Order: sequence, then C-alpha cells, then structure tokens
Amino acid sequence: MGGRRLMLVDPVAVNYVMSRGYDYPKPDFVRDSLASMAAGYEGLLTADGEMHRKQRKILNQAFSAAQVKSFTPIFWEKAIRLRDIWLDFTASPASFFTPADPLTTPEALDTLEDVDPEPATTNTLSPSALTTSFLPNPFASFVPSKASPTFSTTVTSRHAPSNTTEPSTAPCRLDVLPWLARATLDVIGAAGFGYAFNSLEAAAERRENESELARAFAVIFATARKFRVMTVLQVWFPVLRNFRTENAAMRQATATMRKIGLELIEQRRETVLSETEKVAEKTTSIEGDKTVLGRDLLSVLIRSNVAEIPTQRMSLNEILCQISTFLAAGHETSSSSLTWTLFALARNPAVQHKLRAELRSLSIPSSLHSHDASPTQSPSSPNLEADPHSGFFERIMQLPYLDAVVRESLRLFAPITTTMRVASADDVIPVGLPFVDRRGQQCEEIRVRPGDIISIPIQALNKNEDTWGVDADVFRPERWTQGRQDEEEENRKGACGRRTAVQGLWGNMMTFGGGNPVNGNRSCIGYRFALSEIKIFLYVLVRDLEFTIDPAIEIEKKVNVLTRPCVKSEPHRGNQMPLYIRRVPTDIHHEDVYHH
Ligand code: HEM
Repeated sequence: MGGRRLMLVDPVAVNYVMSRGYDYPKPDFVRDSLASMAAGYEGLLTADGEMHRKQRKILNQAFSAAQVKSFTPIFWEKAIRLRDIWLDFTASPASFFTPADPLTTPEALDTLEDVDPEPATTNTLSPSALTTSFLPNPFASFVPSKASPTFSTTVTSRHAPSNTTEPSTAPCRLDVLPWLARATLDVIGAAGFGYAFNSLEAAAERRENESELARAFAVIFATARKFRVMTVLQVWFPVLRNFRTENAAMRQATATMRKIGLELIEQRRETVLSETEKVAEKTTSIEGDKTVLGRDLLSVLIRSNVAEIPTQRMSLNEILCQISTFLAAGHETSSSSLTWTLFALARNPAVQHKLRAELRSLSIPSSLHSHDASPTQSPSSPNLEADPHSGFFERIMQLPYLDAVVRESLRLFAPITTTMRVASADDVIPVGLPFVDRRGQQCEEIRVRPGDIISIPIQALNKNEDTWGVDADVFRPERWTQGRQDEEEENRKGACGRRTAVQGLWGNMMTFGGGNPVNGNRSCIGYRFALSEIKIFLYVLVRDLEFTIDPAIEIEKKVNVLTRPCVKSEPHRGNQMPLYIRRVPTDIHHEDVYHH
C-alpha cells in the first residue's frame, strides 16, 4: 500500500540505526500503542527528542547500579513469598489433584471461554472475565488459569510446609505465568513507588479485592492488548487514528491511575522536599548533616517537579506518565523472562541440576533464613548502606552459572522480539557485508527515505548463526562460560574481519535494545533492575523447587508486544506455562558435586 518496510539483520546497519534514536524515532503507530498502555505520550517510552533527552538524564539516577542494589531486599522478599506459596502447594498434593475449584471443571471452562475480555460495557472487570485467551493476567485477581485444573483449594499458610504435613516430593502441575507476573508487579510497585499491590498475597489467600490500581491497570491492559482490525488499519491509514474511541471503563481506569499517582506523590512530597532543603542548607551548616537525597524513582520524580532549572524539571503530567510507564515496562518483561527461564530449565534437567548445585553452594546468611524474611528496609526509602545483606546479594549477582543461564535465556527468549524505527530524513545506512538487491545489483549501503519503517528483529538476531554458531537455537548456557571472552571477541570481529554481532546494551544482543547518549539512547533503562530481580528470583525458586514439564506438551510463543507462552494443543486456554513443581530436599551431596 505504498509504504516501504526494511528489516535489518546486518549488524553494522542495526547498530547504525539503533544508536541514532532521535534520527530514527519510533513510528507513530508504535508510540500510539505504547501510549495506550503507559497512559500518554509524555512517559519515557513514548517521549521523543529533547523531552526524552531531559527525562532520560533525570531518570538515570533512579537506575544506577548502586540504586538498583538497594532494591535487592524487595526482590528477595517477594521471591521468598512466592517460593513459600509454591512450597505449600507441593505439600498438599491431595488438594492439588482434586478438581475442587468449579472454575476448572469442563463446564466452567466452557463458560469462561464465552466471556469477552473487552471491558466496553463494564466499569470494573470481574476477575474471571480477565482470565481469557488474551490475558494471563496478574491483575485479574486469583482465578486459576484454565490450564491449571489442579490448583489447591486450601488456604495456604504463610510458612513453608508445616510439620504436620509430610512434605511431598510428588510433582504438582502449576501455571507459573500469572504467579510470576503477580510477583513482579508487587516488586515494581514497591521498588518504584512504595505502592503495595499485594497481588501475590491476594492470590495466595484467594481474595479478589486487589488494589484499586491493579484493577485500573487490568482494564487498560485488557484494552491495549486486544487485537482489533481497526488498529491494523490505523497503521496504514493515519487518518483513521482520528477515530480512536475510549470506552467508559478505560476512561475511569485512566482517572483512577491519575488519582492514585497524585496520592503517591502527595504522600512522599513532604519527605522529599525536606530532604532537598536539608541538603541545600548543608553548605552553610557546621555539623555534618547525614541527609542524602533519595534516589528511588518516586523521589527523583517529585524532586524534578520542583526543580528550578528547566532542563531538570518535569511537569506533573510527565511524572504521572512515568508512573504508568514504569509499571507497564517494568513488570511483565521480567515475569515473561522468568517464565521462559523456568521453561528452559524444565526442558533441560541437566542444566537445572547444575544450576541448583551452584545456587546451593552459596549459603543463605542465617539472618535471612527465616521463612518470614522481610526486607531490611522500607521500600519507600531504600538505602544500600543500611542493608547488612548487600554482600550476600552481590555474591548471587556474581554466580557464574546463574549469570550464564540468565544470558542464555534472554538470548533465546527475548521478551521483546522486535522493535521498530522510522527514518526521519533521507539517509544512507552502512552495511557490514555487501548484498544483492532485487535487481541483481551489488549494494554497499542502504538508501532510506523519510517515513520508511525499519524493523529490528531482536529475536532473530539473537539466533543468528553467523554470530552464535550452528547451535544458535539450542539452550546452552555453557556458551557464556567456556572461553566466553574469546568467543565475544571473535564475534566482534568475525572470521572475515567483519562485525557479526550487534552492539546492544548488554551481552552482544538487542534484548535490552541499544542506544547512544548523544544521538538518542532508547535502550532499556531498567536492565540492571531486571537482571538483579531475575537472578534473585531464580536463586530463591530453583534452590528449593524442581521444575519439569510434560514432554507431550508443546509450548508456543505468542507475540503481542511481549512474548508469552501458549500450549499448542490448548489455544483456547490462552497464555499459560504449565510446569510441574516438586520440592527438592536439602542434599549436602548435591553441593559437593558442584564444587568438584
Ligand atoms: C527482562 C526484562 C526486560 C527486557 C527484555 C526489556 C527490554 C527493553 C527493550 C528492548 C527496550 C527498548 C525498546 C525499543 O527501543 O523499542 C526497553 C526500553 C525500556 N525499558 Fe525495558 N526491558 C526489561 C525490563 C525493564 C524494567 C524492569 C524496567 C523498569 C523498571 C524497564 C523500563 C524500560 C523503559 C522505561 C524503557 C524505555 C527507555 C527509553 O526509551 O528511554 N524495562 N526495554
């Protein structure tokens, strides 16, 4: 229809485009779709040009390595809670295998299949309405996924298996996807904004009264994710974008998000402002005042609203947009990645065994051993210095095999499989290797015109055999440990002296995007946050639980912004990742095996 599309796989060309974020911005239709999830065009995901540059500079403070370290106790607390819920499930296999929940009977499933997730006529969605083929929804309160007919119906205790229940080693089938999504939603709420979604707790207690913000998000996500022919037509015919409709539920959800955002800002404003004043007075004070400026996301946002220098100031609207942007960008990406990692481990028992051995070789400090381990600091004022366990958390981050597993999983299961850019002017894109065009002519560059849409196939690049070798599509964490440095160096140059790997933000991959601070850095600002969260969750979950999968089940990737799993033979059940979990008894020998 007259549009031109370019899909780049040449690493030199990919690097060229991705490192010029402002010359090659996101196309309007991509921004529109992101804006519908992130409540507007003034958040970091959707802002462009100078507004983006300013925001990125301000927000970087909240994602520095030191700041992210201070969130580790929050990651730990949520991971422990999830582990305990799952351990409780494994302790009650009888209830697990009793199909007591009416929602999971075949009749109930049929009823559910008829439920339309479109919230057009309702202001609030019933939880079951959200558990449909579109939504593996953490917001959807606790309704067992249609794929988990064996959910326990017992109310679980807060602790690991009690002494009265003989711990079972029989595996239980569990859809891990919504559980992980809930855990990561709780994490980003607490770490980013000191907001308690309590979505894990609500699920564990089978309550439906989740937080107001979670319900509002459910509506927004349900609408944003729904596939509509109109959305596709709007990509090709921009004039149709003037006919966007917003239903009443969506309007109310957006208003709720705004209201809660304002409340969060109000609650924290006083502390932040008094901190700022104290620090300003410090220059004149004689006593060494220990006040330091909070660098957590909400504090950074609030301070920017009162900044006097325009290049450091964000409007109230920009701040409110960031809250929804970070909630949207920061939770399902991590949970998708954790879900796929558990899947990869379930499919590769030897890797899982080796990983568990490494994890168990690092003992948990006795002060953290309690099942009720709670964060050592308040989410609202994370402070690295105050955390007595930061050394332990740091050692988790450095575990080599855990690192290799995470890298390999983010390579093969990139949560964001493709990104898009649009050429804003005539340009010539260099390539690493000449190519032959459709007229049979050899080309050493690619000429683009304004408006040309460029796709960057992140996942395909991650499986490029030129870069990763003939086993590019095999899950093999060892590729990151054996002679990793040499391999990376080799990739950079390639056998014939050309660059075969992309220069992404992380690990010769575009999994977290790429960018250049001068020409536009659109890479993932939360990558340290995500890596740290993923590693802590894996450390806690894989130490004590074994994950397996029914070999007869074929899992497929379904992509709708993010990559989500589906069971091929059960498309009507929507997104799910049914795994079998089993408690792994402590095994001293296990640890020895790793050391040898
Ligand atoms: C495994 C987890 C994650 C993956 C794979 C991931 C991936 C990405 C990618 C590929 C981009 C660039 C998109 C593009 O250029 O089109 C991006 C941007 C972004 N990510 Fe992430 N992300 C993850 C986790 C997070 C987390 C935890 C947060 C926040 C706490 C976050 C916040 C953002 C934001 C705000 C942007 C926009 C940055 C900008 O345009 O300046 N992400 N992410």
